[in-house]
Amino acid sequence: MTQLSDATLTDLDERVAVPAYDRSAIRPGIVHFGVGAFHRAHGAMFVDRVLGLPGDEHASWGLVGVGTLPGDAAMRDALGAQDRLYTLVTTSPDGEVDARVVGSIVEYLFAPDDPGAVLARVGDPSTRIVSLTITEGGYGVNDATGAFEPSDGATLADLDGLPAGALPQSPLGFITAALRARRDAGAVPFTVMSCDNIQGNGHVARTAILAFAERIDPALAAWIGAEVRFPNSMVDRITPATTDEQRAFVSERFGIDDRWPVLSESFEQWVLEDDFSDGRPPYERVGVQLVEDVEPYELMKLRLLNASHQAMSYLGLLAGETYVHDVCRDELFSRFLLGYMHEEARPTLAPVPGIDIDAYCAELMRRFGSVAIKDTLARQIVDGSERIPKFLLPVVREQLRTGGGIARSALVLAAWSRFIEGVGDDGRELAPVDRRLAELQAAVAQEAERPGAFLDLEVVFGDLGSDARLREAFIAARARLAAVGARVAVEEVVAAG
Ligand SMILES: NC(=O)c1ccc[n+]([C@@H]2O[C@H](COP(=O)([O-])OP(=O)(O)OC[C@H]3O[C@@H](n4cnc5c(N)ncnc54)[C@H](O)[C@@H]3O)[C@@H](O)[C@H]2O)c1
Ligand SMILES: O=P(O)(O)OC[C@@H](O)[C@@H](O)[C@H](O)[C@H](O)CO
Repeated sequence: MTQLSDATLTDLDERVAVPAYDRSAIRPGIVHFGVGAFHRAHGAMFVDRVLGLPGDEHASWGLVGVGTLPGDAAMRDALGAQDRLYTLVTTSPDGEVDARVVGSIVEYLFAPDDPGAVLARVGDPSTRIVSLTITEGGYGVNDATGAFEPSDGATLADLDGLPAGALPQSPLGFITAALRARRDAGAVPFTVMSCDNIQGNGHVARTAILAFAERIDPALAAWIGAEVRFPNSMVDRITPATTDEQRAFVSERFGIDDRWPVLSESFEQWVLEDDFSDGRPPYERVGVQLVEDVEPYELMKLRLLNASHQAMSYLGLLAGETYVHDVCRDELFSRFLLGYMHEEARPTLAPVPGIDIDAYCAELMRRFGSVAIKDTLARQIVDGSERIPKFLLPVVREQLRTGGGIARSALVLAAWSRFIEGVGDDGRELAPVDRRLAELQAAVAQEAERPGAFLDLEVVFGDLGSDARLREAFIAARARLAAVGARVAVEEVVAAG
């Protein structure tokens, strides 16, 4: 067994690819907030490829990871023990396995240890891009209104503390304070590049940063608005959280003692707007698609892939399932999901340059059905109140507008409301995890007296909740779920076509 470190890279099993560049020569150029599973399977992997390109000119694109939440101490400790290296194992739907050690993260800073060091790093002129995977909730932008309404403690503390000279705690705080320092020094600003699953993720990041800056220094907000670029992107690679079983797999199969490997699917996609304030790595040479307008790609992905994850998860969990692949290999659920994709989501999409949507949907079903990924339904629905409005409700809204079908989406919303009640069809206890759980439970508790009351939760549904057609479909779907359970309710919707 080989403990992962710079010194042992040459000792690793020959099936494992290792960085083909001198890591000691790599200088930081990108700061990334939110070094979780996804960034390590996607953004950091693409930078690893850039660093491996021939020529010395790419060596200034090394990554500095930053964690701001208490839970990120575990990533500090894991990466710190192995020279910031980790193993990325990918598996194709056919079971083909590939393993590589990624070396692009050259420094990791845990902000609570030394916020001054994080601010200095983000503010340093060598930082040309600040990228983010801080989850949908990390931006504090209300889905229904588009307004900046942060509720997390660190962002609120920064809004109070920064004008008084306190050091930042939150990503928005660090970025804004570092941009202030850049402006004051007359320096070029960095690009802010969101890689979260949010429609218009660049726009949302811009809204959040501008509104944040406006509250502490309106002139700074104006400067950021004029000078800083916020490219939108569509990112895709299914990456579940690492389990102990996967750690054991990496050590048994490849002989690597890695505290925190990442296992993901082999599929990868990154469509990115070519809009940067201070240069970018040659992403186009390592598999990233650079475009002028990412919107058609992101709508396709969010409404077909992410919304399908929502569609399968509440119904699957009510029906007693645990894994994505089990639901998607079940013929009934598979027909339901393909029905959702083709009949409800697809009519809301514009043509996507270079993509055959039929083939895309078929490939999605193969990806979802991949047993090796062992993705859980539970992962898809953490903070469903953040996901449903971003992934599924835009489809419902558009279908209502055009008179299109909503039967499957309404069943999913009804299943979500039943899931919030916490009891599966077989009587098993279910455990919803949601930052708005109390509000969701209070809304669903009124259903008995006032069917459709769940849809009145404005923070989730906005004005959609008052749509008569949606209310009727939702109430009927909830009644069927209560009467016959998820599986039969799905069967009925599938049979109705
Ligand atoms: N996992 C995937 O399959 C996948 C694929 C595409 C996109 N994404 C995007 O990446 C995001 C992260 O996914 P992941 O799998 O890496 O999750 P993860 O839980 O492994 O990591 C999330 C990271 O974000 C940080 N974070 C969360 N909330 C934050 C906040 N309010 N402020 C600051 N930091 C915060 C956490 O500390 C952690 O470092 C997703 O929410 C999604 O938008 C994930
Ligand atoms: O990551 P989230 O929480 O936005 O959504 C859960 C999944 O749908 C998502 O992680 C997908 O696996 C991912 O978007 C695939 O690229």
